[in-house]
Amino acid sequence: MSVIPTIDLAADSPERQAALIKHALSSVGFFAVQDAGPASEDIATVFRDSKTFFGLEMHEKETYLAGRSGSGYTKLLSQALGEGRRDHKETFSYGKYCANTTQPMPPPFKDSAEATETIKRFYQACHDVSERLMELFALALEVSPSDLAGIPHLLGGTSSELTSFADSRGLMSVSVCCAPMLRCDSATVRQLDDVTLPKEHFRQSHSFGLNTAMSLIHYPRLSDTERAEMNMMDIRAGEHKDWGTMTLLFQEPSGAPGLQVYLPRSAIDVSPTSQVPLPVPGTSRLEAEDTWAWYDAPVPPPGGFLVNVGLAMELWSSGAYKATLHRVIFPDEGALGDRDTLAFFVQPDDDVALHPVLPGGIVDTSQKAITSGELFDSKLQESMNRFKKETTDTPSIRA
Ligand SMILES: O=C(O)CCC(=O)C(=O)O
Ligand SMILES: [Fe+2]
Repeated sequence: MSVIPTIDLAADSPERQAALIKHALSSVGFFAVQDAGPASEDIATVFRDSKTFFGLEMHEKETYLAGRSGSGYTKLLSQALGEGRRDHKETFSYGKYCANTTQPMPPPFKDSAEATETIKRFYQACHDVSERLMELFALALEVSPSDLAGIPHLLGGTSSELTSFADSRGLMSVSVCCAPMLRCDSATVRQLDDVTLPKEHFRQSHSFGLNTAMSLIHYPRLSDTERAEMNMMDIRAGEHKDWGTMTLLFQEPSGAPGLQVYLPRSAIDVSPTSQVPLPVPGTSRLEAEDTWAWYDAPVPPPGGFLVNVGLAMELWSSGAYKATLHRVIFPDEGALGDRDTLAFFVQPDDDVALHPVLPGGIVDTSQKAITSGELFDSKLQESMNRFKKETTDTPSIRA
């Protein structure tokens, strides 16, 4: 069993999806999605085309080098998502990519109408499913945390189990906060239009193709010499939290695994893959008595993908949704294969003030809130400062 639950957007009711999302995001900060988003064939084609791009001669890839914005090609070892080490990966980012983008497209995308159409379709499908998820994020915020206490046991359960769980906790008569979950299968509970937070609340702050960026990521296998010289500091992507609303992450089922999430034992109920002696500073969930450890993230079956929230959403949800630390490690000896991933970084428009939504769906506008653009710039500056400690090259970093 994985620490990361799966949500079936095709089969579960919206209310059950919201309840499961609430549980996932308030505990592990990640969930897997099945049967929604881009078509499996399009995902496979974009992976194939991504490999073709990374297989080009370096001088050709360098034609598309990324500038400060991060859009374009970033070479191996020129990013540092975590502290004190550089990432063994190369990326190509379509920053602000949309149908009207002026960003030069590299081969094979520029050479073939099929490749161009496929990546556009892929982008559009990611955007569409992210809009659907943002509506569920708004709906799910109104599910009261105290009413989720029994959900872990119900993650694989049926709607009737969920309803009897609600019955057993006397939830039929409780406040509007519980309405989305309670509506699962019962006609006797409150209507969803009782909820306070409009479902568009998060979605409407993301203009199509404006701040959201898509990255093709390639983690090459190590040569024998590199392997011999590998040390504890080597990593494919250093530990970090993403910065935006959410990230959709596509992994190849046949590729090398390696994604791990850092969690307290209290958030999950399976054994960790490795123990880490000290909690990582800067996380909001430090609990002295809790044991934190790295856990393997799953690679969903073809067509599936992972979703995790970033710091903007953590702030926006007043901490209800957790931005979880994660990293990509080299897999065990003997399995040092390539890893290719596709990441769709959903980012609110720059001028959006991230006023926290309080429990019950009330937006707290009583204080000045940081804007999405300010948060992004401060994280970018932080990474650039961190990177300068490692190298004098110009970094191009986003998470
Ligand atoms: O490629 C992966 O598996 C994870 C990448 C990631 O977390 C990121 O780029 O923010
Ligand atoms: Fe990440």
